[in-house]
Amino acid sequence: MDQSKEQRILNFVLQNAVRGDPQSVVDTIDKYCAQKEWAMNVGDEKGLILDKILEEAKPSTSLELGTYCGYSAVRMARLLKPSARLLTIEFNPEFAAIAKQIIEFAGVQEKVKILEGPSEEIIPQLKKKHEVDTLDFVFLDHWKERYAPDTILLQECGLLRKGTVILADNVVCPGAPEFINYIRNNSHFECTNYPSHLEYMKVKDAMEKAVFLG
Ligand SMILES: CCNc1ncnc2c1ncn2[C@@H]1O[C@H](/C=C/CNC(=O)c2cc(-c3ccc(F)cc3)cc(O)c2O)[C@@H](O)[C@H]1O
Ligand SMILES: [Mg+2]
Repeated sequence: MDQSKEQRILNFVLQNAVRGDPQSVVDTIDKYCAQKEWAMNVGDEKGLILDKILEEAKPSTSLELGTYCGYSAVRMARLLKPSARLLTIEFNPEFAAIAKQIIEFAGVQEKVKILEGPSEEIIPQLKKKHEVDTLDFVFLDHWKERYAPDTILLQECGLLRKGTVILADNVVCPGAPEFINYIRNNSHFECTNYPSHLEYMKVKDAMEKAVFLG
């Protein structure tokens, strides 16, 4: 059977990146997706915004919704302190398997745990099954119409604390209008917009940061 685009990305990483070097894995995926096949990684330009906001937050416990190939998981894990943890949720088993191999090749598997399944099922399990108290940082990059319902679910499950930073990708392209409408009109969140461009393209995009005020 023909290889998937995600398998081609994995093979390119295995053949061109440096094992144990997360920066080389990030750069290699960016090179492949910029020059050979576009893919929906947060990318290098928005990735620098993610890096800065993550470094400011210095999170101990982070959550990502939508692992895909693991690009942003590797990108975030490379900046986390040794004791910090990233939980990343992915419901497509093929993508989860690719991401697992990319995360292991990068050498960040001690900091990253892939939780396979739909976010709406896994989020309610985070406290009891995955020993989470509250989340310090959340990166939203899954189905865009799920950003708002999953943010509400995180609150309902008592997973947000005063100062939790939520960062959402793609609030311009493809867009997440329900999320933007919800979060900007909610007095429990302080929002900041970061204009940028769609990964590997000249198309306008943006990220939105929402700090939970408790
Ligand atoms: C059902 C909700 N729960 C989920 N739980 C767990 N994993 C989920 C979930 N949804 C989706 N996923 C996974 O997240 C990933 C989905 C991401 C969706 N992202 C996009 O659609 C996206 C799309 C674009 C884009 C932009 C312009 C275009 F012309 C075409 C595409 C750019 C991006 O940066 C994107 O993030 C997949 O790996 C999917 O299997
Ligand atoms: Mg995205």
